[in-house]
Amino acid sequence: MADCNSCPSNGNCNSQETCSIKNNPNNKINKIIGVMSGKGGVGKSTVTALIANELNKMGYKVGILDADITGPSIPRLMGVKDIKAYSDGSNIYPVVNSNNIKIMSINLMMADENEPVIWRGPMVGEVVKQFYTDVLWEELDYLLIDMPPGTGDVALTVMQSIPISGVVMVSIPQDLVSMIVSKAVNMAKKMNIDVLGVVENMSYIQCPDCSKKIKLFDGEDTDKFLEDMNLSLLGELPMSKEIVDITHKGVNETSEELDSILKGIVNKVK
Ligand SMILES: Nc1ncnc2c1ncn2[C@@H]1O[C@H](COP(=O)(O)OP(=O)(O)OP(=O)(O)O)[C@@H](O)[C@H]1O
Repeated sequence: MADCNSCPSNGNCNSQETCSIKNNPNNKINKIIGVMSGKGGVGKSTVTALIANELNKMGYKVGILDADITGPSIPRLMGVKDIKAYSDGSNIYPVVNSNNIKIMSINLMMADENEPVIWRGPMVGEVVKQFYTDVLWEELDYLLIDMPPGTGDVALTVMQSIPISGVVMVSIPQDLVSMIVSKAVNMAKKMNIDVLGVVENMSYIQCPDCSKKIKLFDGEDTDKFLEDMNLSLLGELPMSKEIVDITHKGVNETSEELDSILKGIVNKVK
């Protein structure tokens, strides 16, 4: 039976009759945003971490659910090391990072983060569902979901069992990637999930001497891709050493330039 009162989509969906989403009555989550890409390695997790950090800087209460079970990178990106999530048998307590962002990831439950998760799709899907229903997120303005890569089984389970109000698509300016990202866009649309827009990652590099922006990929025109898919551009992120360093040090202070791009993105999705 659907519990509409504790659902972030309450009042915004038309599926009360058929809904099978189980909400945790101890959690009060205002909005759930998925970050998707379709194609692996384009910077989905990095963008999730950057958006979460920016929302947090704006004063919102933020959580990140790492649904990328086989390639979990959120704890590192959020600067979490040597702290584990724990369960008291009824609730799972997320890890809270130094900026007060709540994080749940399979790596926070593994004794050794280098151990692979060798599970079949349905089991991975169950764990992601548990990260939504059993984790004590309490009160959040935004829960960001680092979606599983691709448009397969687990992505489908997430979309069917968590009341996501919209997804941010991450892409890079390359024909092959935009073709695959189009599949993810179409999947979200078929699932009646709003596509909030596209973040073009690795859009350019900037010359440190003359500040000229250099496009690395000779891909199809981004404007054409956006027009064909009827999507809006949320922002363009550079390929930069600052973003590379986040992978090692975790996201925290961002340069004025990166901060202004992120503010632009966040103001369009929040
Ligand atoms: N704008 C950027 N500039 C430089 N490096 C970047 C940028 N965005 C991402 N990267 C690097 O690219 C790699 C992949 O990024 P990330 O893990 O965020 O991608 P992903 O799409 O989540 O991957 P996966 O398919 O594993 O889920 C990382 O090493 C990250 O540091």
